[in-house]
Amino acid sequence: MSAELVATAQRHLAGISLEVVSQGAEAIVFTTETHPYLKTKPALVDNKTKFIVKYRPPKPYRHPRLDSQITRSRTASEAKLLQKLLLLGVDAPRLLAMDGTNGIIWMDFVGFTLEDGTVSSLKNWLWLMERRQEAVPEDHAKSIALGAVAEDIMKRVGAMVAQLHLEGIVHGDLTSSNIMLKASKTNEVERPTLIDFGLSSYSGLAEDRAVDLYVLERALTSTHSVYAKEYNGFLVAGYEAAHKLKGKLGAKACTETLRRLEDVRLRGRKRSMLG
Ligand SMILES: Nc1ncnc2c1ncn2[C@@H]1O[C@H](COP(=O)(O)OP(=O)(O)OP(=O)(O)O)[C@@H](O)[C@H]1O
Repeated sequence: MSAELVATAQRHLAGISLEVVSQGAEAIVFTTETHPYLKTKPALVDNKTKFIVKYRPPKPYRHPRLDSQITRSRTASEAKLLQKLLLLGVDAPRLLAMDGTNGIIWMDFVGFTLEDGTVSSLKNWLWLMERRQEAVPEDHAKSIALGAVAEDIMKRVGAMVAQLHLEGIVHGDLTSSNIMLKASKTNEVERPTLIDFGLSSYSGLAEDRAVDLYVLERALTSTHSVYAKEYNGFLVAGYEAAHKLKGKLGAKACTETLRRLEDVRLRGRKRSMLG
């Protein structure tokens, strides 16, 4: 973690207490209890007010003028997309504020703390479910119940991705870490929510939609190898069901995407065989 980059972010956000959540290739993500402009504290997560600040630091290897243009444009495009998703009713964090010049976006914190202390990404939640499942091998009824919960969530994830695709948007980095689960008031998992739209774009191409699905499929295979086949099956089932609700056009788009997914998988297999 670069202390210097954190200090730069802190300079842009003077007087605001920031806690680092992650440092990725593109951005440093912080949580804060301070809302960018409201005096009241409305967004409660785990009984605490929490917001996300995503900061894209300058890249020293780029020409400063070009760098500032790229930062401004990526920040604005992610912010615009969050705003668009809100209007479309796709589950994603609500945009609160944006400072394009300094590469800063504020948004709602989504998710909650799971009982093992991890954040409720789909990845962490599935791991938790798997551990629970493995802890009750002889309890058939319990095992079936856990399986049903995972099936329901994976189908909802499929339906959520379908909703995004039906709006002509591809996520661009669909992994099980970029899907968070929100909790109901009783802390039961209620629904999945997408995050990280830094690589998202508008596309009407079946190829782009198929790559989105393939990236998620691969992420599930590498992080949940034992159950990945089932998860991926539920994912596609949810994806198909959501398309069918949109009539003939939806069904056609879905068939095209899934056909293309077969090609993308084949290309992926060939590539891994060739090393
Ligand atoms: N709105 C949010 N609510 C809760 N947690 C979030 C939110 N946005 C980001 N995070 C957390 O911060 C992490 C990194 O966020 P994000 O993926 O947007 O940044 P990134 O720099 O693009 O990361 P990477 O390069 O690893 O993909 C997420 O995995 C998640 O744990």
